[in-house]
Amino acid sequence: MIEFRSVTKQFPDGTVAVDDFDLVIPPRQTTVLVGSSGCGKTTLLRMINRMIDPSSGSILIDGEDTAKLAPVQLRRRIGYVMQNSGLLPHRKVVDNVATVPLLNGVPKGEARERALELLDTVGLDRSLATKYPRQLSGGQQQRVGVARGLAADPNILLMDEPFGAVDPIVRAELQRETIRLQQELGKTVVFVTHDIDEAFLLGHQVVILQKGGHIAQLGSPAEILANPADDFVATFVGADRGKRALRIQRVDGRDVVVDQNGTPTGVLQP
Ligand SMILES: Nc1ncnc2c1ncn2[C@@H]1O[C@H](COP(=O)(O)OP(=O)(O)OP(=O)(O)O)[C@@H](O)[C@H]1O
Repeated sequence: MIEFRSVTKQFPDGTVAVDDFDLVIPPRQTTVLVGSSGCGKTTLLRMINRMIDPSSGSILIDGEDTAKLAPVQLRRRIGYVMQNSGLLPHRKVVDNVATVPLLNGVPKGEARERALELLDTVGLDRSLATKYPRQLSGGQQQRVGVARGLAADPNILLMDEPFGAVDPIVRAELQRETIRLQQELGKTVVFVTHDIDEAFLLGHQVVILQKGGHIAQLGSPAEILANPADDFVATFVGADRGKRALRIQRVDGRDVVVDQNGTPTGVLQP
């Protein structure tokens, strides 16, 4: 479990990116932070692994205050996947994936073998292991980024707009893979996006944010869709515009999100 307690982040130039933020992120589920640009999503995510330190308040992981943990150690036990994969361009795929285990002292042969297994896990052919990132498609690079995030077998995986730069078809494929991986591996996933459809698809818990990291609404996709907290949320989820007009329909025992034409846009997480 990850817990934010009265967390505020003010940057040196005076910008208050996050103001008195409280949130409990349950274990072994996906929590999605969603909101428009500049509302504080990335700052919140990066405070979990101390890439950014809060100005005040505390963040606890399984009851332990992260301020008391060494940032480097903490980062090595929390997976991090970012937009544009963040792969090292001059290192082969297998070496990119094996980086963190090697830093953690895993012997080279073992780290490579584990990296190859992770390529299987994220649905990549092992023949790609010896290629360089630029020889891969955008979607393949993102999968390598996910494999790298999983390499140290962390309990927590942070994902910052990981599929923002890939085309819609590949994006849908990567979203499905993320759901599968989360279910199979039972990780606590914290996922940042500005796309509400993506948030509803992936999130067990969805946190709709406004500027300053203010929570406009927190709940399951079904709860938010059924009962938007206010006009802001209603507009954000498209409920009052007829544009998306998402609603939930029960099909074969599963909750399916359908748009105004009755076209399914996704299945809600159980
Ligand atoms: N290092 C920094 N110094 C000063 N201000 C910053 C810094 N990093 C972020 N900010 C500001 O803090 C606010 C929140 O930024 P943050 O990157 O967390 O938002 P975001 O919701 O992730 O946005 P985006 O979707 O555009 O990435 C913004 O106003 C941003 O300009």
